Formats: sequence, structure tokens, C-alpha cells
Amino acid sequence: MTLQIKNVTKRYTGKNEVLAVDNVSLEIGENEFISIVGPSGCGKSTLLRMVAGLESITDGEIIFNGKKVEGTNAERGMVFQQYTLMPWRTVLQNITFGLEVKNIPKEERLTIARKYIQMIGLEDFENSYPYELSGGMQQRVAIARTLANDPQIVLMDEPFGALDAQTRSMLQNHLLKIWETDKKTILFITHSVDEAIYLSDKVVIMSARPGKIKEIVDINIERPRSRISAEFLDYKKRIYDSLKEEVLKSYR
Ligand SMILES: Nc1ncnc2c1ncn2[C@@H]1O[C@H](COP(=O)(O)OP(=O)(O)OP(=O)(O)O)[C@@H](O)[C@H]1O
Repeated sequence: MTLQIKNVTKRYTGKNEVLAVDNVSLEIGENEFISIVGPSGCGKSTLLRMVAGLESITDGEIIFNGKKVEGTNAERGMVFQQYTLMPWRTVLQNITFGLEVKNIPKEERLTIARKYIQMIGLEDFENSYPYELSGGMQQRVAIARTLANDPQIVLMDEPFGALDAQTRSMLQNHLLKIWETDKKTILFITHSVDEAIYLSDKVVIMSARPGKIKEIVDINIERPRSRISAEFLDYKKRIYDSLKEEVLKSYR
């Protein structure tokens, strides 16, 4: 098991105390693709941030590859809702930054960065600065930057939320390709039930106040291994509506 979230609780203290995540347990195996859906404020981001090591845990523990999560680590890469690119670096330089920190030789850095620039469809913008890009394009650079660092688990918080439908669909398929070929483990937050069903092995449905797991729907029954195959599209057509109904039933 790659990631174990064990009875994790997060309570924000301060003027207004909030029980954001209440006794949540979840296990994620190697190369699994798990989506989390649920109403706004149900603790999805808080949970992901605790896995990333960006948020302290009030109670319980998170174990990644046998080690307790304490603070951030490059093996757990996060794509944020509110991304921040370095404004003084170009697209290419933003993506190579993490590779420079790891002392990867320049030629290799450029090869890796260009693979992801191609994935996000911004080949013509590698020398542009963030202010020259739209919000959605900047978000794509932030996704490429995280993936280029080759984390073992990719933690994605509504990564495609701000994108137009066509770009969203393109990036979903690129992400699936990376997931399949590079054997990544992915934990993905989305507000789109369609997206969750299309991408994931399992959909975790959370409920709010306090943030708890309501149900986990296994999407993998009868599913062809490859999401980017004709067989998958056929499978999706046959089984999709009943899966969506099952997720929505819990969501309501
Ligand atoms: N830093 C903080 N201090 C106090 N309360 C917080 C903080 N961050 C989040 N919360 C509260 O914790 C709860 C869960 O928030 P969180 O952002 O995890 O929800 P979410 O499910 O990701 O929401 P959304 O779908 O809108 O992004 C909310 O009630 C929110 O107000």
C-alpha cells in the first residue's frame, strides 16, 4: 500500500473553530487513480494538503511508503488550485526549476521539461513569461512543473477547473497517458463527477460538516486497463450512466 490515511482529523482553531476533516481513513495502492468529490467546504483540499505535508494533522496519521508524513517531500508532488509561477522565469525555466534543485544535468532537464511542455500544448510559449499567458495557460505550466519533478504520488486539487472544455479533455487524456506509462499514483480532487468517473479507479465521496467519507464507489468493475483505448470508450458508454447515478445518489 502506497498511502495510508489513518483516522485523520483536522480541526482549525481560532475565532471560529472548524472541524474540517473528521476521522477519515483511506488507503491508496501503487498506481491507483483516486478522485475525491464532495460539496464545497467538505474538507477535500484540507485532506490533500495534509497528505502533501502542508497542513498539520490534529489527530491520526498519514503513512506514505511506510514512513509517517511530516512536512513536504518531492516524492509527494502537489498541483494547487491557486498555483504560483515564478514571474521572473520563463515557462521553460519554471518547469526546469525543480530539476535544477535536484542537480539534473542541463540537457536532461531540457528534454524532460520539453516532454511536459508538449503535453500541455505550449510548445510555442516555452520562452514566454507568466504575465504573457492566460490564467488557464499558467495553470497548465503549473501542472507540467509538478509532473516534471517526477513525484511518486501526484496530488491534484481541481487542476483542470479553470480550463476550457477542449483543453480540459486534452489534459485529462495526457494525464491518463502519464499515469499509465509512468505508473504514477494519483489523488485528484474535482467538482466534476464526470471527470472523476472518467479518470479514476475509485471515486471517494465526502460530505460536509464535518468532513467525512460518505462512500467509495469502485469504478473499476469490468473496466479495461487502458483508459485511452477504444475498449474503454465502449465500456464507458455501457456502464457510465449507472456509475454516475451511484455517485450522484451519495452526493445528494
Ligand atoms: N486555514 C483555515 N482556517 C480555518 N478554517 C479553514 C482553513 N482552511 C479551510 N478551512 C475550513 O475548513 C473547511 C474545509 O475546507 P476545504 O478548503 O478543505 O474544503 P473543500 O472541500 O476543498 O472546498 P472547495 O471545494 O470549496 O475547494 C471549510 O469549512 C473551510 O472554511
